[in-house]
Amino acid sequence: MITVDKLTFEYPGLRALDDVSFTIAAGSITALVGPNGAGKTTLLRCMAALDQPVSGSINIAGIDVLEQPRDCHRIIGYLSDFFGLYQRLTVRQCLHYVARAQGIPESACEPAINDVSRRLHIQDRLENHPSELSRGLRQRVAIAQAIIHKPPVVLLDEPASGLDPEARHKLAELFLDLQAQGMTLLVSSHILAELEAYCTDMLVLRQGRIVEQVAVKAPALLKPFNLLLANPVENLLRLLQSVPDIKVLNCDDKQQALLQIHGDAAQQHQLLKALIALDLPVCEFAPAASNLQDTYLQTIRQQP
Ligand SMILES: Nc1ncnc2c1ncn2[C@@H]1O[C@H](COP(=O)(O)OP(=O)(O)OP(=O)(O)O)[C@@H](O)[C@H]1O
Repeated sequence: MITVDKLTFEYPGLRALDDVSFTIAAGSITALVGPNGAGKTTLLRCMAALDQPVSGSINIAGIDVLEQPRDCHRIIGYLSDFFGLYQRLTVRQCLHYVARAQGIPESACEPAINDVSRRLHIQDRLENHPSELSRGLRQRVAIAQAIIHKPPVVLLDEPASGLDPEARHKLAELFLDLQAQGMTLLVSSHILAELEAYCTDMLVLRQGRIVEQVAVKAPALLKPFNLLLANPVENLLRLLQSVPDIKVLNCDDKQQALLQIHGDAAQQHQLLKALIALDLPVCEFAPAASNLQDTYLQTIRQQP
C-alpha cells in the first residue's frame, strides 16, 4: 500500500531523513515513534507531498507522491501536528470548505458532511465555531477535515497530544473504526500506551533513520510463554525438551523457563496438560509480557 524507498531529506545544514526505506501493508495501523527530533514530522510531510526530499521515492496506493503531488492529496488524509481551523467559520462551513477543496461536488457535500460528522460524533457541533469547542472536539473536527473525502490512507501527526485519557480512548476507537472501513493509518505519537491499543505495526525512527519495523499484533503463531514452577525440579530442561511443539528459549534454573509455543488457545491447553502430566508443579503458564513500550525502549537503547 505504501512504499518509501531510500528517502533523504535535508534542512539547510541538517539531514533530517537519511536513506529511509519501509513498506506498509493495506489495512494496517502503523505507529510512527521515535525521540524528539527523530524526523517523524518531516517524514509525514514528505509522504503528504508537502515537503520535497533530496532523493528517494514514495509510492502510495500506486501513486508516485513526488511526481503526482496533487493526486496524492486526493488519496491521503493528513492531520498536521499543529493543525489550524478557521475560527470565523462554523464547523459545518469548515467541513464544507475542505470538501469543495477536495473536489467533492456541491451536491455531494452535505451527505459527506453528515457522514463524517456522524463518524466523528460531532453532529451536534456543526453550527458551533471552533473556538467554542474543547481541544478534543477541535481535534475531531480536524480529523473530520482530513478524512471527509474518504481517503484510503490517513497520516496523523501527534493526534493525541493534549487530549485527556477519555478523549484519547475515543480516538483509539475511532482509528479502529477507520481501519474497519478499510483505511490504512500511519500515526505518530509519543503516547505508546495508547498506540498499543490499536496499532498493528510499529516503525521506529531515530536520528533520521529507521531503526526498527515490527509487527505489534502479528497473528502470533509463535508465542513466548513464561513457565514458573512452585518448587525446583531436577532435569527441568530435559523434561521440557521431551514435550512436542514446545521450544525452550531459556531455562536457566530449575524453577522457571521461557518457552516458545505454536498455535491457538486449544493448543496451549494441550501443552499445559502435557506439562502437568509430567508432574511439573506449574504455578504460572502465561504469555510473556512484551508491550509496545518495552519493544520501543529496547530498540532505542540498543542504538549507539
Ligand atoms: N523547518 C526546519 N528547519 C530546520 N530544521 C528543522 C526544521 N523542522 C525540523 N527541523 C529539524 O529536523 C529534525 C527532525 O525534526 P522533526 O520535526 O521531523 O522531528 P520529530 O521526530 O517530528 O520531532 P518531535 O517528536 O519533537 O515532534 C530535528 O532535528 C529538527 O530540529
